[in-house]
Amino acid sequence: MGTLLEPTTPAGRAGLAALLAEPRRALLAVDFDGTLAPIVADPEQAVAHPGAAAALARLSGLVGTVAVVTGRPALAAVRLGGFADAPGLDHLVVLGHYGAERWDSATGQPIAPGIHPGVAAVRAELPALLASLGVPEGTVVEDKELSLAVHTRRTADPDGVLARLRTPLADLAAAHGLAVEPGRMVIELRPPGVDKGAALTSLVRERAAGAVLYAGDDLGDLAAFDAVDRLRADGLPGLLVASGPVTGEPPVREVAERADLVVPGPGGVVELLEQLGEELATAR
Ligand SMILES: O=P(O)(O)OC[C@H]1O[C@H](O[C@H]2O[C@H](CO)[C@@H](O)[C@H](O)[C@H]2O)[C@H](O)[C@@H](O)[C@@H]1O
Repeated sequence: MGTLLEPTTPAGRAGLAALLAEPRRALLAVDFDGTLAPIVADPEQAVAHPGAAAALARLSGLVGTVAVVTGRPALAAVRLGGFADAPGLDHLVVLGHYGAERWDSATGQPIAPGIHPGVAAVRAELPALLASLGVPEGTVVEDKELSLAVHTRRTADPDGVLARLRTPLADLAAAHGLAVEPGRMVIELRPPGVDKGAALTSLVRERAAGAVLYAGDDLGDLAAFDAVDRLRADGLPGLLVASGPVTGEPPVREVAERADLVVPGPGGVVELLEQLGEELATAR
């Protein structure tokens, strides 16, 4: 593969230039599912691309901050990514549950908020609601303790079932004070008040970052894209990367359209991270 470090927008080029000029002040954040880990039918079977942890480890010795920002519980991403015991990955931050939860490799302990009372109510009511809607085989509820996700990928008509579920799940979430987070063949019901954009901005401020790179693939990443746009408007250079599809599933158009750089799926993201690591190591 040739170089992937070629943003197509002026803002993206400025973001990359700032990152390369002062890597120790840069913050590099990547989403997990669809960005570091290929999309698979069963969420429990998702694993990071084989080169992901090594690429992040190399970068963690070269840039100021390396973070994973995910809708997963932080510990699930750490486990599925193989991040806890990856050689050299000593300074990783994982922001789980769309930023509500934080895990640092320095401590190995997640810091999580209390459980929103609406989650217990939704957990109790969801089976009856799904039964009343006659959802087909393959509709699966993922219980993430702090939130719940209804997946349709394993049904015969994932898009159709998702469309049928949209309003009833939004009503259920609203009835219990939860927010709805739509994604790739999934609708999540989760506590409001935080998103990937707020989480990313707060980490950028905490680390006094001088440049930011964010890579994502799904609707939940758009809040982080918005945050990078706002940071850029305030003078902080940034680079937005979209992980494009590789399985025939159409890309999440809004993400690809807003990115400075589109790469082919997690393989492309890892290749990009490796190329960045190589470039930074050579420039030292
Ligand atoms: O923020 P992310 O790291 O992208 O996590 C978002 C959700 O990803 C997972 O679901 C997605 O990936 C599954 C495994 O490849 C796939 O089967 C599903 O269709 C996708 O929506 C995960 O299961 C959710 O909990 C995450 O919130």
